[in-house]
Amino acid sequence: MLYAHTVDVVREAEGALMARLPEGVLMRRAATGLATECIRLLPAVYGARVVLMVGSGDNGGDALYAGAALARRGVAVRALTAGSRVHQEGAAALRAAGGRVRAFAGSDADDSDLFGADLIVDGLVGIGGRGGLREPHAGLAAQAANAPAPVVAVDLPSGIDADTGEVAGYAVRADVTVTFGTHKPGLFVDPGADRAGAVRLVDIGIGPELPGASVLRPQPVDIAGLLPTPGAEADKYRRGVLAVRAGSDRFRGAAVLAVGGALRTGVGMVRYGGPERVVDQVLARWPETVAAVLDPRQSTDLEPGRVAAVVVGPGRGTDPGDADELDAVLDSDVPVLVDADGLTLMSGETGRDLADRVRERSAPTLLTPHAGELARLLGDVTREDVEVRRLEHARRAARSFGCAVLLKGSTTVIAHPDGPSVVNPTGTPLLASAGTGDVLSGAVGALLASGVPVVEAALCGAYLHGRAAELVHGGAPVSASDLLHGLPLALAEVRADG
Ligand SMILES: NC(=O)C1=CN([C@@H]2O[C@H](COP(=O)(O)OP(=O)(O)OC[C@H]3O[C@@H](n4cnc5c(N)ncnc54)[C@H](O)[C@@H]3O)[C@@H](O)[C@H]2O)[C@@H](O)CC1
Ligand SMILES: [K+]
Repeated sequence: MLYAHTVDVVREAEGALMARLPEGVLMRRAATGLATECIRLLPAVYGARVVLMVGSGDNGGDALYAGAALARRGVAVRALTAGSRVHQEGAAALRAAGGRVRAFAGSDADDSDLFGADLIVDGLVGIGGRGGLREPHAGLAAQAANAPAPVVAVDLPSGIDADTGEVAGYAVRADVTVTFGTHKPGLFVDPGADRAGAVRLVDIGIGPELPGASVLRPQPVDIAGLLPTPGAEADKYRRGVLAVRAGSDRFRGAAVLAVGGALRTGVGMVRYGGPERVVDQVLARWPETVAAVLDPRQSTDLEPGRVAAVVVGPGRGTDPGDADELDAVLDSDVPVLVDADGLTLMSGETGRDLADRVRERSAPTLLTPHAGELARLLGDVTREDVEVRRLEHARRAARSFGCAVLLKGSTTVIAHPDGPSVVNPTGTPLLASAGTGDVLSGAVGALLASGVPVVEAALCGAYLHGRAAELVHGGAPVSASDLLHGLPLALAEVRADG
């Protein structure tokens, strides 16, 4: 599991450690780690040309000390400073080691040092950065982006918000980010994560000072440890029965995809209930389903003991009868996943009663909105607000509805009123196509029915779903049906890694 901590927490931990150590020790540790990573990226060390982009704070200081270490190894190091101040001791150390320091001349002409560099180090701003990059920082960063050399970001790419991943203006796009002490949440969540490239963590000794993480990012081995493994005693009931209340005469495919997502993730039995034509279609594709024609207002297959979890909403409709069905499902005492039309029913004035129903539940509930649905659920923000500050809005919804929330999109995040948020590392932009959410709801529903706790089920389902998309066509476009072929590949890979 990878851990991330917010800026306030990092500063407190660093302060506690610094109080016990001689001045400058932490920065030297950071700079040594940074220099080591730079050396790994250089084709040859002696005679290589490295350009440092240096802002006025300690982030620039890290870059300057790392530059000094590189210069001592025979690298030609040039520092271009932006802003009114520069870290004096760092600049002196670089000069003493044979490097050069000068102010960035401005964007009017191409800087020949930048264009001739083998490696560019971004030390403009780190955790002290606020908002998009100002001038002359933005101009310098833009020139670096046009230069051919790879870019290494110091602590985080300058211009991304360390806590949220928000990019409010111009931001550096790094090939590698060398971060210190702990990851920053903005390195895990888009749009920031997309700017960070490969992230390397350098230990500077603050670990013992850090409290529990604010954000977690699981690794394959973590997923393997969370997935249920049916024992020798397993039978279909003990493995879990999932009820799927998805699809309608208008959207029959949603039922087929949700049932498929569940079956391909693994569950004892899927009970499908819906209109006759949908039942026929589900049975034609998945004959192993126990399917029954069901009036949405009846909830007879939710009697205690008959199902272990319910998925409700994908393609189901938003008529009053569908609201009654959702109400009845929320009345059950098993884990419930609400998606798509179920979320629409919960939104706005008319959805208040259903939202209260969610709040009153004692069994776990998971809402799986995309950004637009989450904006409607919250009521006072736009889809764009949600997209740029995904963690914050997922957490807000989790607190507001008192349940788990899985926010789909460029980075899938999972929030719960208690405990850290989780960020899913897998997936591809190609997943943004019709029906993929239906597959996800079935996959997560299967895990809920198998007895996996709600946050873990959401996380494992999202992980497998994202990995299925990556594996199935090796980067070619993926349809929702293709994901059903990818899920077994993803499961096999996770089990092999674990
Ligand atoms: N605090 C510590 O103990 C350690 C800090 N370290 C480094 O120090 C960094 C934090 O240093 P600072 O607190 O000095 O802050 P930064 O160096 O991250 O940024 C602060 C400076 O950037 C300017 N600035 C802020 N937003 C800007 C924007 N949008 N455009 C242009 N300029 C902007 C500020 O005016 C200020 O001069 C960390 O990210 C890390 O790289 C490391 O050396 C490890 C130890
Ligand atoms: K930086």
